[in-house]
Order: sequence, then structure tokens, then C-alpha cells
Amino acid sequence: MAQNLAKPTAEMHPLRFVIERDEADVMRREMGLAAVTDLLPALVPAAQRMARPSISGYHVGACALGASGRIYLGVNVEFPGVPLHHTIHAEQFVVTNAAIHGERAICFLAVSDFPCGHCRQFLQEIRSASQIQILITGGDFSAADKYRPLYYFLPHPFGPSDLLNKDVPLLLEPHRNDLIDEEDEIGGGVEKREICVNGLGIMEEELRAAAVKAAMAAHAPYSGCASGFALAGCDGKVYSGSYIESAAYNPSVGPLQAAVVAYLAAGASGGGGVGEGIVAAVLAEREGAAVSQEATARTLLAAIAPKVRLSVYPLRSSAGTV
Ligand SMILES: O=c1ccn([C@H]2C[C@H](O)[C@@H](CO)O2)c(=O)[nH]1
Ligand SMILES: [Zn+2]
Repeated sequence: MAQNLAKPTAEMHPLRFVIERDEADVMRREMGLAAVTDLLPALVPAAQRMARPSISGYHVGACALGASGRIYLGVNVEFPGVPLHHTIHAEQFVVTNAAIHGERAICFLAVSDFPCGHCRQFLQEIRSASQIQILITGGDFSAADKYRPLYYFLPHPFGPSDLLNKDVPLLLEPHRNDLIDEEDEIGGGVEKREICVNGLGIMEEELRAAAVKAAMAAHAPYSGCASGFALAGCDGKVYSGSYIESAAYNPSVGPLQAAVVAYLAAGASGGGGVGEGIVAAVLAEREGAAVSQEATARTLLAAIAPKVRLSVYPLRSSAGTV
């Protein structure tokens, strides 16, 4: 299908995945737009151009406005060599991007295409999801005229309230999973081994701590398998992401996918493959839970960064549940 990704308004600005409130206001005024909600659809083509659809060639872009006033961009990311279910949808990317940056709510969302059923379901993990206002900028249906609430796109939803008590935190709400880091317990912190790559010294301990912190923040109320993933780039920086479960299970975003979102959102991968520049990887996950991310994470990591060895750190739940 032909996709028109060129739109002059979005061309004017550098491509970034997080736009601060003040910057968004400057952009809005420069573009002569009345409201920040008009800026979201204007940025969708810029988001589309940053997509990584190396299998389909189909660029999906999403722009979300957070309660903080920040704008988050999201794109679809495809992974050649592994099954299609590893794909990150643009809507999943934008929500994961917001979660990584500590956003507490998403109010408005502009997307280049209709969100698929799986994305409509994924959005249900956010409290009051049915009120999120969504505008579609492309497609045959002329929905670009106005925002409509998520319940218009997904009436009669199945969601967290079908499985969880009301007091369980939902996605974007603060999580503090009750986990004990076994390495810390046994040795008072792992031996500080240096992984020297490209002349850079990257502390495994720093990666492990980032992965554990991400696991503490994971949204895993259905399996209890909280997990987090940390990647090191050849710039010596650490990028981490938390596992996000869906009440319907299948639309969940794995911890490595979440870390890939952090990596791409920071512009760390350059223009090449998604895994370009990744030099080290760490998974921290609760052991003995009903599910495990390790095998899947190894498969995906081998596809995007074949030379990188994965370190896995087990975590224990102090309360017996997460
Ligand atoms: O809601 C949707 C539907 C599809 N895609 C992506 C997934 C895949 O990369 C490509 C073709 O399905 O479009 C999204 O990002 N969001
Ligand atoms: Zn989707």
C-alpha cells in the first residue's frame, strides 16, 4: 500500500521520541496551531519516518500527549529472523516510551492508522483507558476530523478489572514489586566485572542494577513474573525497560522489547539495524514464577545483536507474590 510520509509541517523539526512541554508549545505556535492536541496529528508523519518496518515496509507512527504535557512518539519495530509476534506496534511503543519516562497518564493519542485489536486491548492496561481520546490521521475512514474515546474503538472491553482487584496498580501508575535481588543478598553486590567493548569500560553491576530497578517497576500482575532488561550501547550508556503484561496476555510487551524502545527512543541505534551498537545485555526476572522471559529474550537478542552474551539475574519475591 502506498504511504505518503512526506508532510512539510513535520519536516521542520528534528526527529525525537520525547518532546518536553515547553518545546511542544514552541512547535505548536510555530506551526500556527491552536492547541497541543492539533500538534499530535501534525507530528505523526515524522513519527512514521522513524519506524523500523524491515519486513513489511509499512510505517506506523503514533504520538501521545501525557498528563505532564510531554509528547511521546511511537513507531512499529519489526525483527527479521524471528516470528512476527516479537513485533512492537507503534501504539505499544508510544505507551512503553511514556512508561519509561515516568509518565502517569495518557490523555490524547494520534495514530497514522486504526489501532489493531491487539493495540486497543493493550491500551486497556491504563486506568480509565476508555476515556483516552484517539485520532486517526490516515486510512480510508475520514477520522482525522476529531478525537474519539477508546470506547468508540473498543466497546465492551475485556480488561484488568476482569482479573484484578481495584487497588492493584495499572500501567503508568507507580509500581514497586516486592523483589529481593539474590546477588545483593549473597555477595553484597556482584563482583564489579568490566565488560570492555570498543575500548569502553561498562560495568556489569550498573547494567544489573538497571535491570533489577526495571523489574521492580514492571507491570506483571497476571503472571507475577516481574522482569526488567538493560542494554548497554557502544556509547557506554545504559538503556532499560520493564516488562508490561496485558490482561489478555498476548499483547504483552516483553522486557527486551521495552529496553529496545528505550534504546531507540534515545536515538542510540543510529540509522542501521535495531540492535546496532548494543554491546551488553542483562535480564533480571523473578524466578519460579508461572512464566519466564529468558528463552524468548535470548531468541530475540540473538536476532538483533548476535555477538552479545546475555546475563540473567534471578529475583525472589519476599512476599511470595508480586
Ligand atoms: O495497530 C497496529 C497495526 C499494525 N502495526 C504494525 C505492525 C507491523 O509492523 C506492521 C504491519 O502489520 O504494522 C502497528 O504498529 N499498529
Ligand atoms: Zn497494533
